[in-house]
Amino acid sequence: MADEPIPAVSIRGLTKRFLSTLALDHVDLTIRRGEIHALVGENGAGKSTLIKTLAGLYTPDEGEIHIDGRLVHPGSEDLPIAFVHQDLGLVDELSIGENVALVAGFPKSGGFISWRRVWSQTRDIYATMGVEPPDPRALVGTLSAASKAVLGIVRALSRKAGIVVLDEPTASLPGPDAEHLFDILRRLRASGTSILYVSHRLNELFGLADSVTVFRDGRHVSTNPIGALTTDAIVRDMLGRDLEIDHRGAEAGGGRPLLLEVEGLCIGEQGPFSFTVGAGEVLGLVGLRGAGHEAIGRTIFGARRQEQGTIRLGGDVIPADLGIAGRIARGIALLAGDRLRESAISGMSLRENLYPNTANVGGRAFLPIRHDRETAEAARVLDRFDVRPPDPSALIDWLSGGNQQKVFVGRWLATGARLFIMEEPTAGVDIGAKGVIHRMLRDIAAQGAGILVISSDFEEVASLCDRALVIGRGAIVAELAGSALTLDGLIARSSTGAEAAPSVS
Ligand SMILES: Nc1ncnc2c1ncn2[C@@H]1O[C@H](COP(=O)(O)OP(=O)(O)OP(=O)(O)O)[C@@H](O)[C@H]1O
Repeated sequence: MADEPIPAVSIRGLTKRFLSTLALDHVDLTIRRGEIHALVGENGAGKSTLIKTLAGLYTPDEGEIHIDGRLVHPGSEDLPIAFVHQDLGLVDELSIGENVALVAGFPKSGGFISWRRVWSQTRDIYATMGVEPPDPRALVGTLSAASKAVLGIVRALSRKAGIVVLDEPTASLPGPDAEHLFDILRRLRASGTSILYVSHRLNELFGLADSVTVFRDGRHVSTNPIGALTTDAIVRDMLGRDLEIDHRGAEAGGGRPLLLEVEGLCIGEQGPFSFTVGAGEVLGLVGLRGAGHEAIGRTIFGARRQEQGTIRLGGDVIPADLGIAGRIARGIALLAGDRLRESAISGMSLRENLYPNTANVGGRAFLPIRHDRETAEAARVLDRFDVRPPDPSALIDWLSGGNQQKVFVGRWLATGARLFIMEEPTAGVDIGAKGVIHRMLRDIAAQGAGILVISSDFEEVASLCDRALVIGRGAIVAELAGSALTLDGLIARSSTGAEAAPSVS
């Protein structure tokens, strides 16, 4: 049709194979100018492969990419696309201004870097985006997750690209902080920028995206305007079936024997925190950035120094100076939120990642490793968690982010611990797998373990936990349980308790 405007991006028949995996199978995708186009799909659907192909990191086996009507070859030419990858690629040891300059360029004066202009360039870029600029001299390592996400976006946009691709920018952002990002994206759209937005949080697409494309197993399944969609319809396309809703056990509240007792715990300026977790209970600790909830889990695990207060597990006091190994031996497990840095054993197989310690599969340390037994057990865990590929000999590095997360959760559940501290257990995990992980956590709790979910995903806490404590300004500001534990309740209590006006800058 002659009058049809030329799309910003037109992808036709894109195909990418990795050995036996067909990660993209002749997919088509059209992104119009000035639209927010959401791309969703289960873990392993091919979303990241598409983004990495656009970024020129992978060369497609077949297919064509047109930008503004022109056939392009990513990787061999500079394209007007800005990428915000899941791993934001920021350098913690450098200042905000230097991180911006790594992408935007270091302004020079008389052949030397002009630091005055490095700082003012950063302030200007933030201001154009309508975001209150932080001190450009501050080290990135001191920023919260939300501020880093904003910086990642601000920095990418400093290239003034007409197309922006964001890969799960809200995976570890609390709802109110994510809203600030959405404002930035809406402003960009209004200025004519086209946005490809990958997310597993389907609810956030309503009110943000204009159209939604669903991939399944490397194939394009559907593209629809958001107005024609419901969450259920998106999920049906993603899974190829209806979702089994995993309802939380009704028996919230008391009557359980105490498993964990925390009394007067102080961490730096934060605290004192006092609370309990019953055997069989799933307790959520939620909060906005800087609220201190993550530090509590890390202190119980021994990864942070326990300065004051008492921690009891099963009635026994855990000595304050007991290290991580001693705490693991007593039955405390921690799933770290930063899974790539703290959980993955790169270059090793799924079996080795599941069983880094042979004692986990009914063996004893120092006995020869029983590969056959581990392989059989690993295959069972991979199958139970619907990990793709379910092959114990596959390298962890080959798996999509969400499938890696399922392996790490499986690893800890296999240790037979009594208390599981789970930081953001389903960040980056698709909605089908989220249900599987939640069910596994509930099963483990039903067998008498206690679960402490440290999360900024309020929806997850509302649906998974029996009870939740809202942490704000270094103290417990609210406790919600049973029918009072709802998404709205959590948002209301956290925004009044933690930071009166949450800000991302
Ligand atoms: N470098 C690689 N080597 C081998 N296989 C790969 C590689 N990268 C991706 N794959 C495989 O390609 C498929 C698509 O993966 P991709 O990372 O694109 O999925 P995704 O939709 O981004 O998933 P997630 O939501 O979990 O991030 C998966 O089966 C994955 O295991």
